[in-house]
Amino acid sequence: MSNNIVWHDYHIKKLQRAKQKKQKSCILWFTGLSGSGKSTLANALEVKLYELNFHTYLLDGDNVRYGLNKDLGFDENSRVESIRRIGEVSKLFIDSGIITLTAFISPFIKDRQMVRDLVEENEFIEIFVDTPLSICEERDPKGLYKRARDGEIQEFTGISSPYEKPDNAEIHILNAELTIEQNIDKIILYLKINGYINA
Ligand SMILES: Nc1ncnc2c1ncn2[C@@H]1O[C@H](COP(=O)(O)OS(=O)(=O)O)[C@@H](OP(=O)(O)O)[C@H]1O
Ligand SMILES: Nc1ncnc2c1ncn2[C@@H]1O[C@H](COP(=O)(O)OP(=O)(O)O)[C@@H](O)[C@H]1O
Repeated sequence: MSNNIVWHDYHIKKLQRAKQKKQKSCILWFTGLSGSGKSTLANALEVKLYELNFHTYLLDGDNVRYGLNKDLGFDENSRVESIRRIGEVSKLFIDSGIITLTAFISPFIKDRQMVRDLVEENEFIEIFVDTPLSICEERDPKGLYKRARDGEIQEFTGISSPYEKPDNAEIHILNAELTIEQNIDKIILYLKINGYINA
């Protein structure tokens, strides 16, 4: 890294930006298998927060791979680089005072920990969308599990590439057992109890 780079402090700080929006900025980091329900939950939560007048932005795996991450595949190095970029982008959103939602498989514990370490304590809220592989495979909305089983897609998470479950996620969602509405209520309650949004 170059030594000729000097950090400039901004006059307006993160806390001022967040206070103006009447919220505490954070990353709501959804992690789970393909088809576990990350995008559905993150979208439904963003709608709810929008209706409550909070300021949010959603970064979703598939969509980010159309732009920022269009040069990356699904080999281990690419997945690590993808999460590094998302972590840095999320940190910028936190600095802007926004409640950021991310929906990436993010299969590796050390990469999720890397993002946690990138931001301040209490700014990283890990949400484990815990849906058994058998149910994800049954849902298979994009037909990807079938293609992975048929050997058409290599290194598919859960089939031919690992998914490392979180040990201590702040929020544990049993998405095969509860409805989307019940799960959203659980996350909203967490945000209220912990002072991210007004009760
Ligand atoms: N090999 C392989 N493994 C897993 N997923 C694959 C693969 N190839 C394509 N897809 C599609 O890409 C979506 C996951 O992208 P992510 O950026 O979230 O994955 S990761 O965090 O880099 O593991 C994932 O979307 P979701 O189903 O929404 O999770 C898949 O639709
Ligand atoms: N709580 C739930 N109950 C029933 N079906 C769900 C639930 N959550 C998500 N789904 C369904 O599961 C499928 C996969 O959800 P999706 O959000 O695309 O997962 P991911 O983003 O993790 O790949 C979708 O068809 C969605 O409608």
